[in-house]
Amino acid sequence: MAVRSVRPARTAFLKHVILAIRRQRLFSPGQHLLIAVSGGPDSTALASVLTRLAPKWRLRLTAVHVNYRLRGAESDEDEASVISFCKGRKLPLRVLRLAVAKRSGQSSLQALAREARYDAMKRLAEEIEADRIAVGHTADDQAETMLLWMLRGAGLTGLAGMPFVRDSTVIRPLLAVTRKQVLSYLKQEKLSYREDSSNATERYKRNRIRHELMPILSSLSPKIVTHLQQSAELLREDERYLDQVTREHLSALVTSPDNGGVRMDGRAFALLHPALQRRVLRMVLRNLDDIRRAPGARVVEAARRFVLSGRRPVCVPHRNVRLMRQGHWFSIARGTHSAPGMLQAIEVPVAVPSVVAWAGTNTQFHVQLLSRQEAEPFLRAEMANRAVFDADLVGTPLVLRGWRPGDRFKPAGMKGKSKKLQDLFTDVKLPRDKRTVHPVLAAPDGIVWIPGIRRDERFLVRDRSTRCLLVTMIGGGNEKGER
Ligand SMILES: Nc1ncnc2c1ncn2[C@@H]1O[C@H](COP(=O)(O)OP(=O)(O)OP(=O)(O)O)[C@@H](O)[C@H]1O
Repeated sequence: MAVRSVRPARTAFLKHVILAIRRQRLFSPGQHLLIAVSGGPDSTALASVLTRLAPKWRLRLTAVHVNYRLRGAESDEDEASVISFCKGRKLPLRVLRLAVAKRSGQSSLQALAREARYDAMKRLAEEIEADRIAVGHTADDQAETMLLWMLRGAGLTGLAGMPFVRDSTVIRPLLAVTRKQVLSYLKQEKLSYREDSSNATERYKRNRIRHELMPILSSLSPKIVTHLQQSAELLREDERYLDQVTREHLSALVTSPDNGGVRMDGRAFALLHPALQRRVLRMVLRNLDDIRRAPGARVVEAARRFVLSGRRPVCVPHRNVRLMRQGHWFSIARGTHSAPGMLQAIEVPVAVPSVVAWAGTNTQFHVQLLSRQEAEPFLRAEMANRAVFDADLVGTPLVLRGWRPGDRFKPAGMKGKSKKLQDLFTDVKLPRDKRTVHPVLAAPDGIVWIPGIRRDERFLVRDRSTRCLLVTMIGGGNEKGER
């Protein structure tokens, strides 16, 4: 019996990935890549491949893992497995803890989690000056995504699937290889990975497509995954062209920006082909959306019907968009602002450098454990958005949370007993609506820091401190400086 070496298969896999990187110009030698590692097979293979390419391409790599703690201990095991994978490869890792809570009227928890993840990863990339964020989607993910969209009745935009590059930042180097190829690469490399046991509706549908529909389609067309990926590429080309045409029409229709939205001539709009009318509206609605999620076909159709025939203002069920008519003019703007999925108490990991996002004030907290010597420069130049504490006095769990009635605090540099947080907020004139979303860093023995406002006396670094916790707030907060 012929013995087949594993090397040709591995080489073929790497060749496919490198070809996609070159053809699609995913990154260039010398760039800094942030690799999103969930611990699953795809991103584990991605991290492994990029680590292999790094020396020759002179790449700088940083891994990022997001832990939402949506699956309890299992989420922590995923985090531990990514930490150990990165340690073994000397790959610098940032762990992000994100908490997402669904509110009525919002999209699914999975969709919120994904949005929060991309948002946090983009901010991290900016902070560490990474040129690209690499994610592990494969050709199978592409095929499943297209079929999911097809089931929802999507048009061309949905069927064009996921691009190799999104918003010139997110890259998908594995999009041209199949899951089978990824699994055989992992086997050859003896790399272990984590299986996601989540059974949420979206994942459930995807799993049924993966395990029931795809085998049927493969029996009819063995290369269905590749065919779908190739169709997606062709459709995306069409999509790019139509986008350009739509943008040209849009700029001719829109007269003046109106309250963050647009004002359009309804008579000129009515003369467009219905296909173009839908595209114009989709583009406007998408641009109004912070997350730039494509509105569904029903939403676009409701908006189109209003513009062509409606009288009264309507609220479109897409991120609270409001349509108003004045004569033959109509305006599309955001309705009342809805807060993002609010974060409740989030545990802050202290063992590894980590980032925790606080949606309330659109802020991120970077946490790092330092020796006394390493902390010295930060102690000498303390700033409102940065604080250093004695890590042993702080202890664990360290939590980021909102203000709670009854919270007390002992402000550094202020004589006397502890103070009610409520009174401190009044002293520093923090408006009432801001108090509910302002973050509070709390240890088991009390509040450590009210970022941008005051540090607590009890947790500050002393002469005998050896381990220090450096916490830096990025974005939002109080620009004026600590009082
Ligand atoms: N918790 C996470 N932390 C960091 N990156 C993530 C996380 N979840 C997903 N990603 C990134 O997004 C990509 C797609 O996510 P999705 O949940 O669809 O994963 P998947 O196809 O099951 O991939 P994987 O096998 O890597 O989990 C992943 O390959 C990974 O790069």
